Amino acid sequence: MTDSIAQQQMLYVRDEMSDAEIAEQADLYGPLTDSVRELIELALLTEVDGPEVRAAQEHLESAKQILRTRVNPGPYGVRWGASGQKRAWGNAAAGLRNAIAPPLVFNFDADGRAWTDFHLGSAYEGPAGLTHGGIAALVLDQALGSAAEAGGAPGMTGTLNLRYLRPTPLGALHAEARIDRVEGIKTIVTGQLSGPDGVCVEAEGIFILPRWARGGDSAKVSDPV
Ligand SMILES: CCCCC/C=C\C/C=C\C/C=C\C/C=C\CCCC(=O)SCCNC(=O)CCNC(=O)[C@H](O)C(C)(C)COP(=O)(O)OP(=O)(O)OC[C@H]1O[C@@H](n2cnc3c(N)ncnc32)[C@H](O)[C@@H]1OP(=O)(O)O
Repeated sequence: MTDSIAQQQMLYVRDEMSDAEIAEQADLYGPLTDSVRELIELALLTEVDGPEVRAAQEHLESAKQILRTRVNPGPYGVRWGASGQKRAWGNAAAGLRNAIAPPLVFNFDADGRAWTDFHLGSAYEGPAGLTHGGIAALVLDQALGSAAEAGGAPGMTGTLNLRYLRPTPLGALHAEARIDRVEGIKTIVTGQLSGPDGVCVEAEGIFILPRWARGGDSAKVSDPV
């Protein structure tokens, strides 16, 4: 096994945290993340005068000084508590502690559909007034990957094909995905990203269970989902 694969595996951790401790952490860090997310939008759109900008920045420097007194060297990784509750809190699309995540919160239907209603603000702009195409890809990668995982056939994105049908607005959006078929260690998933006028982006992905997680290769975490 190469060092980089060993490093990946080490970031999948069972830390035995109780559900109550997890809820306490979510209550503590969730509002901090929301506040930073709002700050990103304010930094982009504020039109206050120079002295106010500089005063606000000084406050931010003080906040940073408090937070940096004890810091996990990172990245956050994926952690499971004692009951098996998963925390992918660093995830760029859905992480509870990641302020750059929209964040996406998924629902799962009994028929295998994963879906999310979410909002993209001005920080996700690509073409003027529209969602950046890379952000649409981020959302769909996460939606398709989540459907694969929820269907018991998780994997790393091997291939992701996208067809941008119409411009994706900013604002209220919907994404959904479902498993099309499972072929051994490969899960083929399809999905869409939609705005108020209909489907904007269609996606098909192949998700592949990496070699190290297939068993027989000393997978560190044996019961991840
Ligand atoms: C124990 C912990 C759980 C482990 C679960 C692991 C991952 C799950 C991760 C997340 C799931 C959770 C939630 C989902 C959330 C988010 C989704 C976003 C996920 C990502 O953001 S993820 C980052 C981007 N992603 C990468 O960074 C991948 C880099 N890459 C690799 O890590 C390898 O490249 C890999 C693993 C893809 C394949 O490597 P490998 O060694 O396992 O492949 P191998 O040679 O054995 O081939 C086996 C069969 O797959 C075919 N095949 C190979 N490569 C293919 C490809 N690219 N496309 C289509 N088919 C392919 C072959 O043709 C053969 O097919 P056949 O058997 O039919 O001949």
